[in-house]
Amino acid sequence: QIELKHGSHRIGKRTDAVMQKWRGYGLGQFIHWGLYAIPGGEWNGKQYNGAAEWIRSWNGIPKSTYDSLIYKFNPVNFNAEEWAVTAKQMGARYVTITTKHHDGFCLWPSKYTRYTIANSPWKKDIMKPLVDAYDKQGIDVILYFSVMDWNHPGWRYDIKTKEDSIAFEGFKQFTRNQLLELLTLYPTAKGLWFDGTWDKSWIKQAAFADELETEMRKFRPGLIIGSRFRADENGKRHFDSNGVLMGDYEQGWERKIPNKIEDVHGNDWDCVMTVPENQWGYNKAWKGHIKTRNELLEMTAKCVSLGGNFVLNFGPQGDGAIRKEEKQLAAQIGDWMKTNSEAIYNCEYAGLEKQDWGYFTKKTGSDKLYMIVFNVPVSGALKVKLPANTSIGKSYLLAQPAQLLNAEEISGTEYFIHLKNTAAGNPFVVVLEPTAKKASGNTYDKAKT
Ligand SMILES: Cc1ccc([C@@H]2N[C@@H](C)[C@@H](O)[C@H]2O)cc1
Repeated sequence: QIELKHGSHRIGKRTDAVMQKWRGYGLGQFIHWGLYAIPGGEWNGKQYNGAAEWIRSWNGIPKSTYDSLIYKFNPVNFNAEEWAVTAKQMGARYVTITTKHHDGFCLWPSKYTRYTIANSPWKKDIMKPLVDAYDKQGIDVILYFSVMDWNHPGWRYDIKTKEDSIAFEGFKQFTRNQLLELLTLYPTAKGLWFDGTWDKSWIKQAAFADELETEMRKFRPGLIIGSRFRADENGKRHFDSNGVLMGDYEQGWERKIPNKIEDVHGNDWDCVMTVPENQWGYNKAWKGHIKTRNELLEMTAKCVSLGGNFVLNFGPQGDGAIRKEEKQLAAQIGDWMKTNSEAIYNCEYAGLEKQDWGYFTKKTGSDKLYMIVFNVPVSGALKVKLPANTSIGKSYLLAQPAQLLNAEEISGTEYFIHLKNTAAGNPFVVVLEPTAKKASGNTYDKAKT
């Protein structure tokens, strides 16, 4: 154990109601929207090869030209209600929205900089209608905030000179002011999702960031902050110098999903995922692999089966409309969730051996098990291994609970669930209601070798 002043301040998961609700969300939506949605990954007919929200870093556009996009931001088709209803139909239970991305453009009328929506043709606050619309749909709001701010004169990638440190002191106060401003203006927000915290300049602010995190938690009791906000005094991020998780959940699963329960180290976590390979902001020309509904459902099931949540990103267009591909995906996912969300919401890691047909989840606070099936075996029989003292009370398709399935006991702990119909065109859910197992007294279970 290394003596730490600015390491993690908690061992183990939070047990309060706000975090317990977060733990059970299952499915969320990410929204990346800002000036970068106007060029949409293209400038003067040339494509930017990186992620569209990073187009300012491309030498294909002068920085000042990008920065003057503020004078073009007038999303006449923006409709907060429509976005929130789309998310509701998808079955999202929380949403993370970019208040300010790396370019420093604020979607709220911050008083600490001129580079905000208030000085765009649109003029009006974007965040308030969004927070209200999602709250109305019963979808909890998390505010994304990039510490790295390319627009602010005090931003530095590292602190090398006296001038740097004076400039960065001003930047730190600006950051604190904006965060307290966001918490004041949008009091129903349940958390802050930090990004842009990997540069040396911020990593060197262990004490400041630790004090700021404490101040924000006091300002908004129950506030949820992930592991990406701050580093400990040794520069350790996400996990402190003793390997203990910083913040309330692991925030490293960006565009990647853990493979086994050991990978999540007993922590809360969520995976944030793009529909194309790597585009968060709107990109006119989606290139490469675009994930399908079934892939995204499998990612959702896999995340929940390993105790996490899956957060799918939407990148609305510069005019404020959500692109048709994302609307279609939201509807397709929502259609499946209508029948099957019981296996996703308020579920957790079931503790059973992974099988090839798909993923187990377990209803939190109950013994009910769900088998989310993506790969029907040619035998039509789904293998299940249960703990020794458990057997299968009954099993049935979630979509047809009256039709019991035959659960054949193979040995003391193994069963085959025999499907009646193996021509499944869609992922489906089998429910297992386990019961305590009477001692079988069968002494020949284990072969003598
Ligand atoms: C290398 C890299 C830096 C920043 C990111 C940002 N994090 C995502 C959540 C998006 O905001 C992306 O711009 C992604 C990759």
